[in-house]
Amino acid sequence: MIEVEHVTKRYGSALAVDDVSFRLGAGEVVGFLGPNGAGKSTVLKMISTWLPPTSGSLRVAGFDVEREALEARRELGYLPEHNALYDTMRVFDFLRFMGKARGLFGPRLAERLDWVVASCSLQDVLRQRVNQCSKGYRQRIGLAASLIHDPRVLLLDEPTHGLDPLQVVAFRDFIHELAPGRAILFSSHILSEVAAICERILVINRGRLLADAKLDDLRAQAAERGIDLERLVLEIVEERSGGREAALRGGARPGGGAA
Ligand SMILES: Nc1ncnc2c1ncn2[C@@H]1O[C@H](COP(=O)(O)OP(=O)(O)OP(=O)(O)O)[C@@H](O)[C@H]1O
Repeated sequence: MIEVEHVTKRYGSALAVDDVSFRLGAGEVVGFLGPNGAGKSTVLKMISTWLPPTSGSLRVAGFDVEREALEARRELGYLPEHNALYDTMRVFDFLRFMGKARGLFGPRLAERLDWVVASCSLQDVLRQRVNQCSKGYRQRIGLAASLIHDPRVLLLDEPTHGLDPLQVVAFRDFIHELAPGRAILFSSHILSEVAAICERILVINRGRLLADAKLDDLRAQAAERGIDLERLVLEIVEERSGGREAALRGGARPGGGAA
């Protein structure tokens, strides 16, 4: 459902993403883990067709994101890190607008609106203006908008940002409900959050994919060595980033120089 092949992205002379490849199939929920500036949002923006890669190729549900962007977008739901909502619209009007923008109308639009409102627990704020809603609600409104057309591929950039602990638990349950038949990739810089939701993680640092592993395998490795999961992942990042200093420095390498 998501195919990323040898993708590189430069912003001017800065190398933000460096030869990254991975695939996600239907039914997979995968955590995209990395520190600030690691390149997570840049990869998600490229998959979502927002940003062209400098080199490499990306496909969504079989469609090339550059040559078949419209077809790819139909299959995609994307919750950006700073989700831009129409602040002065009422929540229900905003969701209806997003549904229409996705080509929905009549009974199908009504059915999808009912579903996202119930699934994202938005009943209490439907008549409020978006800018009157709390951060947690705004995040849920963004999620509802990204799901309105029932996409098979879901990209969520730091989706739990702004949610309180109860909402985080509800979000986890919701992602599990959504998973069958979909590929879901969500970014975070918190391992425990990713570990609670996913079976597989991709670890990125300084634009490079350092690990693509099943969490059960990582847990088994950690247990074998008598260390916890956080320590193991930190060691992988340090070892593959060229030492602790380089790992902690994070971010892209200016000019794309060697790590
Ligand atoms: N529009 C841009 N122009 C120039 N550099 C950029 C731009 N967007 C991102 N970068 C740089 O590319 C690198 C990767 O950024 P990106 O936002 O993809 O990281 P991230 O892992 O999503 O970080 P965060 O968790 O802080 O959002 C960083 O060094 C960042 O400063």
